[in-house]
Amino acid sequence: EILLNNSSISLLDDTELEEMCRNVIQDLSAYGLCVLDDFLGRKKGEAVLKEVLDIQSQGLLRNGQLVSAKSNQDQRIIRGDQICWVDGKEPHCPHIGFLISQVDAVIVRANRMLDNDRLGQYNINSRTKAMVACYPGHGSHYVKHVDNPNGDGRCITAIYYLNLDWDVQASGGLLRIFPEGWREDKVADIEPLFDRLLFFWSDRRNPHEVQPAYQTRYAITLWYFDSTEREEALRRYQKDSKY
Ligand SMILES: O=C(O)CCC(=O)Nc1cc2ccccc2cn1
Ligand SMILES: [Mn+2]
Repeated sequence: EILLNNSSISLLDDTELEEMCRNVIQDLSAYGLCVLDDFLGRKKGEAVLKEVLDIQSQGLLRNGQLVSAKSNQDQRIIRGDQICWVDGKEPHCPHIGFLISQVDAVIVRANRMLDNDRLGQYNINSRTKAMVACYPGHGSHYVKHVDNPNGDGRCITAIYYLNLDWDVQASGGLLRIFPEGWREDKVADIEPLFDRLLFFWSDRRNPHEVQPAYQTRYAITLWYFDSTEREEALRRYQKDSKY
């Protein structure tokens, strides 16, 4: 668990940052999710991607989702994501650290905005490390799930996508969110496009799945904690929490 630094420096000037945060808060309040495109710009986005590729080529990614080999092997669930956790301060990933600081800057600022405008009455002052994830293709997917179904403190999921020229028709890998409260036949289909940042409430309001991917699909995820819910969860689980 990492405390947010209230003086996270944003690339944006104050007016731009304020405008972006207003947009994030409005969309989260209205839809439970928000998509920001061209978040870092091409150059910086590519620098982050290069560091993720380096992490992968060094074999640092571990199989995230368990594969349950059913009785007969061909029934096995296709291996899901391969992951590793970084805090962004490591010497080999300064640009991932920069990405994290920019997402923190948005969350810190949004959290500080006028009360009636606050992030769904949350008070956010900490987050997890960043989870670097790769879906190796060959149909790897993530079954429908809720990130925080039982009040472990996580209130916002932030996912940064790194996939240049991704074509969902050819490569799949769509993130499909089934927002609670939307009409039964309505879903949010999010393409994992390069330099795209997605925020959504981490709780039961947003069940989601990653549809089978047929190319390697990269993403970096951060989870932000609501201080009250987090304290309560730590008390309940006596600090054996996994983050
Ligand atoms: O890559 C995407 O579009 C989202 C993938 C996704 O939901 N990943 C994910 C990964 C997780 C890993 C550990 C525990 C909970 C987790 C919940 N969600
Ligand atoms: Mn998830």
